[in-house]
Amino acid sequence: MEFPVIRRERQSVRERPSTNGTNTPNGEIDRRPHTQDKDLPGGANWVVQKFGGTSVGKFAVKIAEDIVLAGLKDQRIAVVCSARSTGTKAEGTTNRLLRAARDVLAGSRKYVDIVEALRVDHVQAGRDCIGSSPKILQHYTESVNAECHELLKDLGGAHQLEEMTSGTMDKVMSRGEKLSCLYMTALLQARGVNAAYVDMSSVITFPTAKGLNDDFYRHLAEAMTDKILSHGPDVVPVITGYFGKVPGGLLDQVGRGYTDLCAALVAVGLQARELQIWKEVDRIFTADPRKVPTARLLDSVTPSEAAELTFYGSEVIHPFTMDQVIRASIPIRIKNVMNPRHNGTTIFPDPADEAAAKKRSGLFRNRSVSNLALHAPPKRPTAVTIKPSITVLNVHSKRRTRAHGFLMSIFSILDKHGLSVDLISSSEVHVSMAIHSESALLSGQGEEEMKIEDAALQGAVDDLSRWGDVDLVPNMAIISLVGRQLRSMVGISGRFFSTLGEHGVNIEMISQGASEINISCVIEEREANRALNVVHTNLFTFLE
Ligand SMILES: Nc1ncnc2c1ncn2[C@@H]1O[C@H](COP(=O)(O)OP(=O)(O)O)[C@@H](O)[C@H]1O
Ligand SMILES: N[C@@H](CC(=O)OP(=O)(O)O)C(=O)O
Repeated sequence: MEFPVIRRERQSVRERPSTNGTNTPNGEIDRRPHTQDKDLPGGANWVVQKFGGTSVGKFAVKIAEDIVLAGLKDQRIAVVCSARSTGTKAEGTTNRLLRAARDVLAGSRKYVDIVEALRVDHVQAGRDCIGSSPKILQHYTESVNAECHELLKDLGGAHQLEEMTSGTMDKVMSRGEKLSCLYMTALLQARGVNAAYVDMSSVITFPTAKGLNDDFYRHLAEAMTDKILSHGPDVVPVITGYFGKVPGGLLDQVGRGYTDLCAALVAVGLQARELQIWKEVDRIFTADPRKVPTARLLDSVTPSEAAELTFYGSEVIHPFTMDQVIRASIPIRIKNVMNPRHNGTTIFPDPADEAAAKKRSGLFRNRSVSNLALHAPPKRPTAVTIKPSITVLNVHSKRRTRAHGFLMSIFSILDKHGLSVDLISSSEVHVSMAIHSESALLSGQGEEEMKIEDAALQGAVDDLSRWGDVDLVPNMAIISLVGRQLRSMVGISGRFFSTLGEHGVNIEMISQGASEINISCVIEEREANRALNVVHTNLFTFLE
């Protein structure tokens, strides 16, 4: 991939040494000495490495030895960690903490067992990997015990008050990243690295009245940088990906995967050479490699493709991350902890997209000229993805023509109950909306026995019933075709839908055209994996 020259006063991305100082973006080994730029924070050439929860949970020693320690030869490294997951993310520390908080709300004391299990798990992980350094291990174990003690106190307090504010929820969640970073710090120290634990949970001390706007992010990046640099010139900071008292709550305002955003802000603040997001998979694929054995690796994707993929079920990177880093011209690289020497997938804007954006001067767009002419001949979609756990909510208006304000009322009702819509499709008197939820919204099997379990959904259904007949279709999934070239692939929608139809996959609703780079539809969840493979086989391979 050709990278544009990104900053006059600094090296172009192409010229910069890459991951661990071993490979350049072109693949050749780069052993040039690295210049120290005195104007950069810390006077050094920083790379920010963010490690996902499953990576820290399963490959901590590899991260410490083969990635951080090995990489320190050529560059300064700032490590950002998410909470550990030793199996899947669904069973990981963050999910267990959120379950503990929900148990408190339900009046149960199961949270005590959850905290104890987390404590034992982290202490044992330390014994397994830090055992040869008794002093470091002892300090680590004491810190884990202290964190878990505080966690129990917070949960116990909420249990007594029978209240769980978004602030307490965030605080509970923050323990996951704290435990993970204490572990990673100890692991690095035991291998001779001058690592320092950097807790970002109280980094927000500046006024935040205006919410999560550019000013807020700028202040936050500066505050994070100050905190990191206060640990001294030669340390390897190990930074909690949790970053504190965001107005409105981190979970509500930023959502899961917030550690990517933390890493992005650290990269912006330190003016890093590169932001690396390390995962358990070999880069980004054309489809989830766990579900589609023939999925192929992608060398690069654009920020919008990465955002669409993440939103629609393929966890690539938190969508808020890109804006910050791309604006600062810092390249993002998705890398695999099991294959550190590989270049990974880069996330960088497509120069053709940028040129097209520049050409569009105003409100109007003539698609056939601006897009078709500017783009290379049609090629292939970039990836296909599935978002499970979808319920479709249908509202059929009682009136024969759409009353003024029909859609507005529907959206205000959803807003009142805190429900957000992933896909929408509407006709004159009918609206279908796809709603995603990690926890079950409905229970029961047959149409007769089913009932709503979620208070927000129940409230919304009651209010919406005033506008018309409401029905719910559970156990659905969204399948999305994503790609920057979709807009110039004449007939691609037809092929997508007919491929599904020819293989007997029933389509419940369709959304096309809202985003130029995404075509989505809702199908039954039990068909999701088959549909994914069918679409991948028919729309990706025959286009070779
Ligand atoms: N198109 C895709 N490319 C790569 N991974 C994908 C894709 N779609 C879904 N995935 C899944 O996303 C997950 C991301 O990697 P993982 O290391 O588990 O995340 P984290 O870093 O958050 O712990 C993997 O489980 C992988 O199977
Ligand atoms: N631990 C948090 C934040 C995060 O970023 O996770 P991960 O990097 O493992 O996707 C979560 O589970 O959402």
